[in-house]
Amino acid sequence: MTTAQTLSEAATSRFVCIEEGDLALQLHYNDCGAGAETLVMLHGSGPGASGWANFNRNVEPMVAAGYRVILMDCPGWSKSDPIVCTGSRSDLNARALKGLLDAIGIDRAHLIGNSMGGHSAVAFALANPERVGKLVLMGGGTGGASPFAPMPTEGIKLLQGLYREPTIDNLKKMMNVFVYDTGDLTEELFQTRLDNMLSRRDHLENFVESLAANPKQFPDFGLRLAEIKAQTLIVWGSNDRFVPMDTGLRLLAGLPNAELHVFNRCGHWAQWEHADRFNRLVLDFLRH
Ligand SMILES: O=C(O)/C=C/C(=O)/C=C/C=C(\O)C(=O)O
Repeated sequence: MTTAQTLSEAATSRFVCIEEGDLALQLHYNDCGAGAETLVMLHGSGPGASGWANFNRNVEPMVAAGYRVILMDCPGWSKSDPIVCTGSRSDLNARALKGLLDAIGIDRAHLIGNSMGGHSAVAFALANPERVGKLVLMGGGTGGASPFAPMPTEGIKLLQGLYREPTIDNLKKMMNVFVYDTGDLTEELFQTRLDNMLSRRDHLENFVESLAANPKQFPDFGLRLAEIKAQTLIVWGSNDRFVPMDTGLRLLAGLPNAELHVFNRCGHWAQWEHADRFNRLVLDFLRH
């Protein structure tokens, strides 16, 4: 069997049941490769997002470097169970990740978080510091507002509008702001993303309901960043129109053991837009 076959979404697709309060939640995740060290990749909050959709350009190089890679679909996304979040979604995702790691017997992992995934990785590190190796935060992490850009940003407004009216035109409007170079956005990618979205209208409706119940789904961790001792690589796109790069500077100032890498000509999806360079950057960071 070729690497591509063993590393397909279908071949690595797994489910686990966790407890969230009095809820029994089924989580979907992809379990890729094998190794002494585990990398968990946490996706962003866009409609139709999933671990695989966010990180499919990053899995193979990490597996080839000898890591076990876990892509968790957060509650409320993709093939994981639906949920309405009236509190902190960052902390909900962090509890779900703890439940997943406990269920599959992983004591400690490096975390790679994209946007909401970055906020969730910080929440997990604050609640479970002993279980975190290194942190990679892309386009997210503080959960807080930009002190400079009008909030909500144009990208977040398009994202929320897409949840309310999930059409191909609204998806294209969001994705065209999402990345810097739209040349890679193929009709196939749009269609796959639209199919993912429309296959789980419960997730779309629940996200809108969650926002109505608590517009601040991602609390600002700015005042607690000093508690995080994990070595952290912060990665941002200079042209990020969803979560502005200046919030990355807040992370750099607040985290005691962090460094920042900015990709020029890059939007909100650094790990996808500059995948090869991103993968080399992360592998070098993890090794040293
Ligand atoms: O509002 C925030 O702070 C976070 C926004 C996101 O997490 C947006 C991310 C979107 C994706 O990753 C996507 O694939 O649509």
